Amino acid sequence: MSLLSVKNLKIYYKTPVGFVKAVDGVSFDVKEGEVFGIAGESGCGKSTLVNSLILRKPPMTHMGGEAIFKGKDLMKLDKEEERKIKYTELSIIPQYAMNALNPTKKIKDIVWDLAREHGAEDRKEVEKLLRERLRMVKLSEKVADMYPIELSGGMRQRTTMVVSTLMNPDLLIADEITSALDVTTQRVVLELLHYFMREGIVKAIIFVTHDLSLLDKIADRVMILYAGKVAEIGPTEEVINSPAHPYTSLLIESLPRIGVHYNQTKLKGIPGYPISLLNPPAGCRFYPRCPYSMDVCQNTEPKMVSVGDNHLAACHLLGVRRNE
Ligand SMILES: Nc1ncnc2c1ncn2[C@@H]1O[C@H](COP(=O)(O)OP(=O)(O)OP(=O)(O)O)[C@@H](O)[C@H]1O
Repeated sequence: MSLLSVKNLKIYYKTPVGFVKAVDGVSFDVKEGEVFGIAGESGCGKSTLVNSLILRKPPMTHMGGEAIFKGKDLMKLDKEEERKIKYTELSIIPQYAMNALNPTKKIKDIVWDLAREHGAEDRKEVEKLLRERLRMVKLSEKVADMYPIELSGGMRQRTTMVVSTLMNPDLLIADEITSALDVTTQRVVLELLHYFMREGIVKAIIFVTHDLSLLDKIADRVMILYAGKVAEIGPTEEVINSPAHPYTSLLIESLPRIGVHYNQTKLKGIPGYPISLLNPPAGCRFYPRCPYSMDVCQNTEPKMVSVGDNHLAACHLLGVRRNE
């Protein structure tokens, strides 16, 4: 069952020189019980996409499309409805959340402010739950009495995760929450997300990262974004083992591998740079960097085509291969 269904969503930034088309006609859904991964290079629109679901503020502008969450269009919620569902039904751990906890308050006070705002009346109950959850994530319950500055980076990240999930949101969105962490702490964070799912604290997770190798470890399905558009979407294993879009292939090939010495074997990167989203090309947005580009790619936008079970990609090559 779909918990979130996004259709043709367009989120632009209004700037003095025009609209930055950061999310431009993106469609996907997130089902109960799954970890849905979103990947792509820096600037492809990952944060804009997830933030637009609940943290929309100017210059971010909704230009079209819908995002139906539990029967309601998130694009049409008023401020009061938005406030109500945040943390209780839909929670985002934003990028740099580790440093987002109010430094002047103890963790238990931060949590109480949040719970009270959402109708909690019994401070003792809220604190009891906080201490229970801190123990669950293998942190000392004394963390409740500490200030954020007293916690190490990894502890702060885990605490943020506890705070974001305290009210058992149906959907948890984690935006690049592992990028500033060492590999051991990264593993702890990934395990914690799985733990939240297993314990029924959250029903589904959207995990955003620029690092495809992390999605291989955690996501059931992945969506690859390129310059504000979906390049490919499908089951993680299939997308990683049999990528259909040239961009996905290059993204996978550019991942560093253990045991490979780059003074002998050159690290494969993606040629060129992402295009400007102020004036994107009319055709395929990957066209200027694609090693397989054809004339048709320049002016005609590729449609999403099925390349497997629940596996779709947007590339003119797929049409050519089919007709061969
Ligand atoms: N406030 C803003 N005003 C104008 N353009 C913006 C604004 N915020 C982001 N953008 C642009 O929107 C596009 C998408 O940015 P976004 O931060 O969503 O990408 P991202 O994939 O999350 O990248 P990163 O991983 O670096 O955060 C980029 O071209 C960015 O420059």
